[in-house]
Amino acid sequence: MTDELKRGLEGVLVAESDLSYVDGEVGKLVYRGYDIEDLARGASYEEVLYLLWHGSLPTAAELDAFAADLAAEREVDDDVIETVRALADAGERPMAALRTATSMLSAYDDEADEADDGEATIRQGRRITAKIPTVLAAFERVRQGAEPVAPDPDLSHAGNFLYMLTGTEPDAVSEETFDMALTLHADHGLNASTFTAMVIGSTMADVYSGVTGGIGALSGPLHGGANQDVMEVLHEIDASSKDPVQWVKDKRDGGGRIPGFGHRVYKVKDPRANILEEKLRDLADSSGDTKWLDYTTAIEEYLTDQGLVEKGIAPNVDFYSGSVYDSLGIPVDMYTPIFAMSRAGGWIAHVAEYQEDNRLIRPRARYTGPEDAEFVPLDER
Ligand SMILES: CC(=O)SCCNC(=O)CCNC(=O)[C@H](O)C(C)(C)COP(=O)(O)OP(=O)(O)OC[C@H]1O[C@@H](n2cnc3c(N)ncnc32)[C@H](O)[C@@H]1OP(=O)(O)O
Ligand SMILES: O=C([O-])CC(=O)C(=O)O
Repeated sequence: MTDELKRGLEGVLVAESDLSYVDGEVGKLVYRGYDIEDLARGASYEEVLYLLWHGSLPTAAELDAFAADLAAEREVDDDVIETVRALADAGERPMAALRTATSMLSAYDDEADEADDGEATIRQGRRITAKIPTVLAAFERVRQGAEPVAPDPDLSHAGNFLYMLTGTEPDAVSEETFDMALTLHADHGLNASTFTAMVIGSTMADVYSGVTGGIGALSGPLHGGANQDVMEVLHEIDASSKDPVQWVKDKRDGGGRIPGFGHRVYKVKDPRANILEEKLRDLADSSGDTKWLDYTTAIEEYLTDQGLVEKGIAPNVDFYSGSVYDSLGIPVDMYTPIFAMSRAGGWIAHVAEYQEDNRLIRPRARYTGPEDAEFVPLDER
């Protein structure tokens, strides 16, 4: 047993996985050997889910059957929708509403307390993955004073979500853009939320518990919550009419961190940030609205000049994603829930993979508290 302390578990190997690999030195991400760039440009989110959950890219026939099975699970019980309605009316944050609703979904899955192997986890995971967009879209519709829109099984996972959110079928560019974002966020090794789901899964708890825990972990500003923070910064800059570079200077002078920069594994720019930046550039070119692109690139250029990027604090996936979602008309506080909607696929894949050769995850802390404290009864203290 080693007594070496690894703060934040940095670099600690806890499992073997075939699912995804991150090379933080060169900025490379693969899912089961396939480069993220190829998948983002060439595969749908459904193909990526199949790849993660079943081990290989599907044939056309396999994909049709898989997508149909997934789409068939989109409906959510009325009780859950009513809870979502109550949470929206009470002004709950969307990420917290999603966490509550995901936990509640288990009550309507007869298999939920029987999961004791990877296959059961994937079966339940398929239902969770199919239902999360329905929950999220219903929440947003209620918040807007509109009625939830029922899912359309004939639309893709990405297209159906945008349809349920707006009540209108998305155009091809919006659907393709959103689908690409889902693919980019689907998996990323043992990040904090995936590890959370795995720890829960390692107790052989059901996968609803794991996904609920994953949502909680993802919500924090050091993790998935950063995509919302980046967009809030861009709005703050815009509202103050401040030069974006001045905003960053002030923030750094005050000792603050720049959201969307830095990563535990990447020491260079995140490959997903490159892909999203290029997508944002395309969208800005076609709309003529370059504001967010101008702000983000100005910030990145300034921090590069300041040597931050050279020190390994470079743009991560959250830096450009919000600007892309903005072009789709998605509200800022839905960005992290959308991340969860995609990452759920990865959480489920990792839980299922780990459970195939499960061992309870249980690290330890170095005890630094007092020793031999003399107990004094309550009435004598
Ligand atoms: C999907 C994702 O989860 S991607 C990450 C999303 N999170 C963010 O964008 C939030 C901003 N980024 C951060 O807070 C961090 O970079 C993290 C949490 C992502 C990674 O952190 P860690 O690997 O634990 O690095 P740590 O917190 O130890 O920071 C190392 C050094 O870099 C600095 N640093 C890290 N990120 C930033 C940043 N965004 N802005 C300015 N400085 C930073 C720290 O201040 C620290 O400097 P010091 O050594 O002089 O004290
Ligand atoms: O890997 C990490 O630490 C953070 C993460 O989830 C990602 O970058 O997608």
